[in-house]
Amino acid sequence: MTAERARGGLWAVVPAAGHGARFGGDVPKQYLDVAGAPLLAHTLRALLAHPAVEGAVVVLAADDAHWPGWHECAGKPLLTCVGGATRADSVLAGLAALPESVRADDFVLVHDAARPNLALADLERLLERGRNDPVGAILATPVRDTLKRAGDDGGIDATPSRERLWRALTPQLFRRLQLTRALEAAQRDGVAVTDESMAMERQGHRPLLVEGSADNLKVTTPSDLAYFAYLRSA
Ligand SMILES: Nc1ccn([C@@H]2O[C@H](COP(=O)(O)OP(=O)(O)OP(=O)(O)O)[C@@H](O)[C@H]2O)c(=O)n1
Ligand SMILES: C[C@](O)(CO)[C@H](O)COP(=O)(O)O
Repeated sequence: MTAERARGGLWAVVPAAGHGARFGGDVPKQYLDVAGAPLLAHTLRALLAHPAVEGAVVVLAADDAHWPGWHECAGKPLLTCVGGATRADSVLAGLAALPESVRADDFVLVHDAARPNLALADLERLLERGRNDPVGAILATPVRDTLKRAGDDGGIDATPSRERLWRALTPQLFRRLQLTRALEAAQRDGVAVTDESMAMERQGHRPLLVEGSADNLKVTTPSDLAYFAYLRSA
């Protein structure tokens, strides 16, 4: 691979086909307004702000009634496709919908629609280190709180060590075909992977952990949305 190709354009897959059961409400959280724009717009702007990111495939629910029909963001193309019942289904659909110009061994970013607060410096760090790794990399942040394992009665069963524990974030950066095969293998095995790295680890890979900001939050509940709105207002 030439140096130019290695540093060439990257595409992203943005899984946005969830229904926000934990968030509640009638409007899927990715379409709720914060600081004058839908959450998904904040996510896409942050992702496409990096000059190396060429475009994104946004994966929508089959019954999505809120997609505004955007064709571009930050002057870069947006494509859409229909996702599936699981995150892995949606990411696989997004990988299949990438332009033909994205080759099998090209790196691809996967970034949650529900993570609107991606910092450019974190994305740059992920690309700089991840594109020099044989497998790829994920943004993550070290666990800084003491962890507790809850018992059925709500009492504390254990205090597991937080030593060397990190919280996985997104974007996650992997090669298109390798990730596709890893996700397909997890599906064949009936394993519900909660992120792309888990599928790659099942194949024996050890993706790089690249530290990112704990403020790269995933909007899961209304309090997360309120926190993001505060961050945008600060
Ligand atoms: N079948 C699915 C499930 C989730 N997602 C996406 O994966 C990201 C992270 O998932 P999560 O925060 O769990 O979103 P939801 O699945 O919508 O939330 P919930 O689990 O509360 O229903 C979100 O951008 C969501 O839209 C997806 O594209 N397809
Ligand atoms: C991919 C992810 O954001 C990494 O932490 C997380 O696993 C998504 O989990 P969810 O339950 O689908 O929100």
